[in-house]
Amino acid sequence: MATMLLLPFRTLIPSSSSSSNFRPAPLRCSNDRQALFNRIAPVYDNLNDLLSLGQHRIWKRMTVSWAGAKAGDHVLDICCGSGDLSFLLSQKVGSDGKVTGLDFSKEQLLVASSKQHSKNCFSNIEWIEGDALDLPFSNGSFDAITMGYGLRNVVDRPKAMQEILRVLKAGSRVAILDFNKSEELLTSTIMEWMIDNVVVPVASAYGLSEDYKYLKTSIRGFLTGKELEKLALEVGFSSARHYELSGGLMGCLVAMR
Ligand SMILES: C/C(=C\Cc1cc(O)c2ccccc2c1O)CCC[C@H](C)CCC[C@H](C)CCCC(C)C
Ligand SMILES: C[S@@+](CC[C@H](N)C(=O)[O-])C[C@H]1O[C@@H](n2cnc3c(N)ncnc32)[C@H](O)[C@@H]1O
Repeated sequence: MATMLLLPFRTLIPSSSSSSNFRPAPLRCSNDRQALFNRIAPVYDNLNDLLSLGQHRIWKRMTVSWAGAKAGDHVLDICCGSGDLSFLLSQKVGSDGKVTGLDFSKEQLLVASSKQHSKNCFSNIEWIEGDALDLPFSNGSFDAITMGYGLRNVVDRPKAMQEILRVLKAGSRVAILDFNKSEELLTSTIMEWMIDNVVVPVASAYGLSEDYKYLKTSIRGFLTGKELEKLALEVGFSSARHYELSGGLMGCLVAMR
């Protein structure tokens, strides 16, 4: 008899038969990205700390502040990965609040869940295996939303923004942290040099050079800050501002419903 694997998270990815309007994302891209983040999950946190000299934790704290989460809120961390932003949100909303961390990578969610139990706190976090492009939540469910290094990685960015708008309460904010596709040639040159000459060589020590090479192509294919603001307003957000961080290497889009 097959043993049931009890996973520490709920799986809410609709099967194609479960909803008539479920349009599977381009399988090739979506599955490739899911596989990439499953593959890098064991070293993801450590490489982020090493390669950003711990700076990513500052960028994430700023993101949570911009999202405006407060005590007692019900908040969502989309593309939560190993849970960094979810843990910061958990501290913000406290024991009366609730954090939902959603990701489509089982391996990333297993890391997040194991971190939660090792810290024996953060009991107000629920992990859900789901798709950012088809969020399994009702309209107007959340008081604040974060999305860290996720928008660049989804295969349909307007759809992701539409879903965020749908599940966000009126007057509430989303804070979307990611690499900045800089319009300054010097900044983009420095970024690409760092990826080629530091990030990828370090990742190659773990057999993950191809996975980290994806960073450069994905940043080149991302939207600039101005384009992100335009997308948010086109989707229906009432306001949108993109803030550059660390000399323009990173950026955070803050939009209000
Ligand atoms: C937390 C960070 C990146 C998360 C991340 C996002 C992705 O889309 C990936 C895709 C594929 C593989 C890995 C990732 C991934 O880790 C940002 C910090 C970690 C970066 C890997 C390091 C980037 C270094 C910058 C180019 C320069 C940093 C300068 C700093 C001020 C020292
Ligand atoms: C770079 S990681 C970011 C993790 C975390 N937010 C952080 O800040 O470190 C990107 C995450 O997005 C997830 N992801 C990408 N596309 C997704 C989608 N369509 N639905 C859900 N998760 C997705 C990946 O599985 C991965 O865990």
